[in-house]
Amino acid sequence: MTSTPFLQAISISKIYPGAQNSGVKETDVTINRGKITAIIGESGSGKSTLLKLLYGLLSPDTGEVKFRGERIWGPAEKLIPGHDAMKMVTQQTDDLNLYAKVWDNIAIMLPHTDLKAKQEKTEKIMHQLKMTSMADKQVANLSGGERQRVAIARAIIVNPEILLLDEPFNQVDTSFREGLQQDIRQIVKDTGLTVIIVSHDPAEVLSMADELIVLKEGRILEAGEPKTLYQQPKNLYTAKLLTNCTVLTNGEARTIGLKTKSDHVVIYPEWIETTKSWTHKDWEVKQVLFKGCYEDLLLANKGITIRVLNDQFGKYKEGDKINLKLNKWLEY
Ligand SMILES: Nc1ncnc2c1ncn2[C@@H]1O[C@H](COP(=O)(O)OP(=O)(O)OP(=O)(O)O)[C@@H](O)[C@H]1O
Repeated sequence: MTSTPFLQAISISKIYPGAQNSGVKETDVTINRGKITAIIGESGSGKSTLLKLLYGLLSPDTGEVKFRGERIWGPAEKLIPGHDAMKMVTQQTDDLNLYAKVWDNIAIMLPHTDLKAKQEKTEKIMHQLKMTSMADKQVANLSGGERQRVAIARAIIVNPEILLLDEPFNQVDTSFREGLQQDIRQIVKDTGLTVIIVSHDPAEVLSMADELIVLKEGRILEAGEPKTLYQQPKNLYTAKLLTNCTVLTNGEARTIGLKTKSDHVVIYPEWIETTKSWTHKDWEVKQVLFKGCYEDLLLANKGITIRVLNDQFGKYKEGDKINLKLNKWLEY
């Protein structure tokens, strides 16, 4: 017996009028319950369109979206599109009441019938998202990132089964961002919430998601677990999305001694060993970029530049002649 998929899009497409290469081309998507699925792709690849189709905010030109086997109606068929079990948070936080306190903005999402439950639940969500100190602040006085956190709390407090997030952390600064990602992961673990997130940030999707969907020009190029997609991407496009790697043409790869028949060779910065001690010192250190817990070295040889991750601080300086060994590379 096959079980009904949790959320499923069947042959959905949406081409915006007058813009032939826009939107999403016929696509099937299955979203698993209690998992975080991240939709990634370059700008304009259709990420937001796909999210809106899954949510029911856009009506598909073809196909349908089903939640637990039940059709999600779009705006063409239903006054308030979507499904009650879903909540979406976007970069816009327009629906916040600027003149009310953070607490009230969150508590108002709950019914006014059981005040004790309302109080306890609001406290709990504010605690879970580490927002307790913001409770009495007026939303008008909050930063963009703080408002995004309020919007996320408002969405989660009503216990949706699916939370859809469209670049929800883009205004949250790095230190809070990681904390918020961990908090959401914890909520997913504790409650079985299903999250679908659109993000540009490779570090975010790799650490947060259980499943990645890679979109290119409105179509799914590949999908899978972050670790697999990172280590063995089937496409050059995916590798470039997930890491700041070096991409060499066949000619360039041959110039530095790689015997390959493929059009492209991809080298991740952590797959390269460097040393000053081997006899051939063909590579010149062009730049040393301090990145906090590591350095980025830009090395040049015969007009080819390679990016290398180095955790031996101060070992190399600009102008040094060194050698390198490639431990792994991918061919496309
Ligand atoms: N309302 C619209 N009318 C016409 N074209 C649109 C409309 N909305 C989006 N598009 C086009 O459809 C394509 C996909 O847009 P979408 O916003 O889904 O991409 P995205 O991957 O989310 O992009 P970004 O990362 O830049 O937000 C783009 O080429 C975009 O220009």
